[in-house]
Amino acid sequence: MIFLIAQVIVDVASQQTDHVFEYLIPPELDDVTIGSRVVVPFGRRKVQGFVVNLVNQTNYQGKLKKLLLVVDEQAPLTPELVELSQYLADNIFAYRISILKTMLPRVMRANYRKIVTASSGVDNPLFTNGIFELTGKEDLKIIISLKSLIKAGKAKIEYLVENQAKEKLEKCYNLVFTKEQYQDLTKEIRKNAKQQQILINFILTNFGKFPLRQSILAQAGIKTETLKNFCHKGWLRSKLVETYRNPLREYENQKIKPVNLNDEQAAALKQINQKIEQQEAETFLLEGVTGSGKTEVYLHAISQSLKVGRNALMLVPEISLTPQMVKQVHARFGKEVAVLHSALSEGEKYDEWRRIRRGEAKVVVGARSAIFAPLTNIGIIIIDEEHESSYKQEDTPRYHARDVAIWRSKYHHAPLILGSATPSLDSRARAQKGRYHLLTLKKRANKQALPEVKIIDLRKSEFAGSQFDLTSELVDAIKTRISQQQQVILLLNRRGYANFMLCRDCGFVLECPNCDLSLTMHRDVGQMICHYCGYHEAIPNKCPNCHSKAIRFLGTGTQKVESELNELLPLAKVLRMDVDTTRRKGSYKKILDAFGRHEADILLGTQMIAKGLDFPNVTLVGVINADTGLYLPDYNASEKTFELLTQVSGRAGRAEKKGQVLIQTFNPDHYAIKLAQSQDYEAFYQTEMKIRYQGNYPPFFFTTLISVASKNEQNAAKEAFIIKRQLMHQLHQPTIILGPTPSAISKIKNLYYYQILVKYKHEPKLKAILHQIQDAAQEKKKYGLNIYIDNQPNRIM
Ligand SMILES: Nc1ncnc2c1ncn2[C@@H]1O[C@H](COP(=O)(O)OP(=O)(O)OP(=O)(O)O)[C@@H](O)[C@H]1O
Ligand SMILES: [Zn+2]
Ligand SMILES: [Zn+2]
Repeated sequence: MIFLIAQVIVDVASQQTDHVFEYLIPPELDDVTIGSRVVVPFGRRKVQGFVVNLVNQTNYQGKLKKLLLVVDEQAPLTPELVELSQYLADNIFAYRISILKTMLPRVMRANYRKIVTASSGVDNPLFTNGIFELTGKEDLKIIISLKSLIKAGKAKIEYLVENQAKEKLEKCYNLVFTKEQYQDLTKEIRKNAKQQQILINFILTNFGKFPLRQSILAQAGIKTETLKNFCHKGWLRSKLVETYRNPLREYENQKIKPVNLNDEQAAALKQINQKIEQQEAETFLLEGVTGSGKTEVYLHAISQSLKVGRNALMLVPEISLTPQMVKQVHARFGKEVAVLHSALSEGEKYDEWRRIRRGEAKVVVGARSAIFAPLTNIGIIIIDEEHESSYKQEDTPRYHARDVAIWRSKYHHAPLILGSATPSLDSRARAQKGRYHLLTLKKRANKQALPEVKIIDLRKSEFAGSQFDLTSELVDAIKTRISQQQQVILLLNRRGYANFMLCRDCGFVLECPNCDLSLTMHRDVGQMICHYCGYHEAIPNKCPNCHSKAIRFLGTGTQKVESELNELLPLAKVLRMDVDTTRRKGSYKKILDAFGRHEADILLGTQMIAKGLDFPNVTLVGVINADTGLYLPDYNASEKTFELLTQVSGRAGRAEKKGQVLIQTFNPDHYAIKLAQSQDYEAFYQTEMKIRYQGNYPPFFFTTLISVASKNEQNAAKEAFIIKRQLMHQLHQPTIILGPTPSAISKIKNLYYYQILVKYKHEPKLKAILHQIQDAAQEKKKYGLNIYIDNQPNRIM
């Protein structure tokens, strides 16, 4: 079927709209398909866009313009993803263009340039090689002279759309003679030309294997110089071919045998496999205690999917996308695996993504955004650690990977596994209602009991050093473990050295000038840093307010505890893992690998060490302060605390040696801490559900958060009231509208935030109203008002 018109979603930032624009398909671009990336004229400019439909008729009255370019040989988006973008735009209040762009590797986003080109013969010092690049920062004088040149027809404005995606190229060598002819050439090579001898012999023994790539020849010990020399003599011919940057190179040739599943694992797998074979969508909630071997169940399910000729998609949280996990999957499925996560370079991501798009990878493992992998023929989808809040994107488009997974599972008629030792209350409640199929693993795979957890009451304890961070009991336990050559994990959910500077004379607390937050001391870099906006200034030695020298630095962070440990246990080797030590690419892996090789006794870190890690030699886990998250003004503070403590406890005693956990807290009687002590998820679920019921919170109510941000506090508040009135007018009982109130952190990066929370059970009109608000928001941007709509937010504070 030949189509005449392409419907395109265009990439115009200032004019965001879900309006579809139509363009004629010129005959030379008839390879355009749904999902193609195209360049189109838009006003005076050229912009990138995505084709979402092909048609033959239009209602448009004017004259349609033509497509200018189809960017890629193969359309980057599959028809499935185009359809998914429509579903998401309807449900998460984001524009389709921002969703479509999120689905692709960053390098496929267009780079727009605006330039002024001089007409031929015009010689003006403003131009370099006839071009003036407009950055928007030019001063008025320059603008005026450019304008007059343009007016006089001596220059014109051009808009360029550049593709940032670059393939990596590699030299590939072809033979040019017959084997006999190469045989003859051996005589022409001097005896002392060793490298040439090696190459000619290599050619003769590997004759049938050519053409060969440079990297392969290098592995065989052949020097680039020698190859060049042969090309020069006309004995070989080289050409550039496309190659993949391979992030899994180091895992090649590692094999791990699949283990035999225990009874519980086998029973769970059987249910899943049935759905894989019958090609039926069903969501399983795999609730398995820490160390119960959920990963093994996932890997078997992936095998099953491959066995029936279908592909597999597995998501793991960014922070637990550990080398361990990747290694395991790669060892099992080898070259069929593609990984997608933020530790890869942009080029690597692009290449992994292309392998998937071309059908060369059958198993995809990745973090949140990998849920948009252009994998076709999906037979199973897995979300590990499904409770992780990082599966919800915090910026627009605010999608939840779990919801996307459910949609794709239905599209492909494939089962979905949500796995966790501490499922989100939402998911567990859905399983209760029968919407998800609950599967449980109650025992650890190593047949050991869960580690014993002891609570240390910080109000009544003796501390080990001069500081109030480490109790003697915890330090003694660490000493014992280290003396037995075992390893320790310590959790402290705060980075930096001290949380704030307080003046004892005037009570001044040093805060960020842009945000409503105190600055954290980072002693290693000598700075006070804002953890929200990155603002920093030198550590003061007197109060900036009253100049008193009586200032104190209070609270604790990973840096401070690290130096305390070095003082108290001078022989112990400590690795610290937090945002500060893992900023560089690959550092995360380096730290974990070193710890795995037992190059350190203690791994001290923020919540990034709490989940998913599987180190057999770790027998002690210590939590330095269990209370940091407990009193956040949010309905799910208890859930997050229970989850963190249970997960980190689960890192102890995962192999033969029995594990021990010590939790330091000021709130030993809090139910979240007590139930984490018994690691009793089911009891926590029951207790927490009652509290949620009483407070009208999720999962009994759905929530939508609307925030208004502005540099002017009053404007933000005023707009929030206008929105509230609009909602009140159209929504009815039992829907609850709370606010507007200033957000818990009311000022971030110089913007004031006001919010409204809508809690509802069934509110069919809400979606339409929110879409109205969203459309109006576009207009209000001009007045410095930013309106955000977050459907089912992670946080409502
Ligand atoms: N059937 C089995 N027999 C023996 N060992 C097993 C079996 N299944 C898994 N294991 C081992 O048990 C350990 C824990 O497994 P795994 O890491 O999959 O746990 P998990 O359920 O994902 O736990 P967590 O939720 O804490 O991440 C691993 O070292 C794994 O190799
Ligand atoms: Zn002071
Ligand atoms: Zn700040």
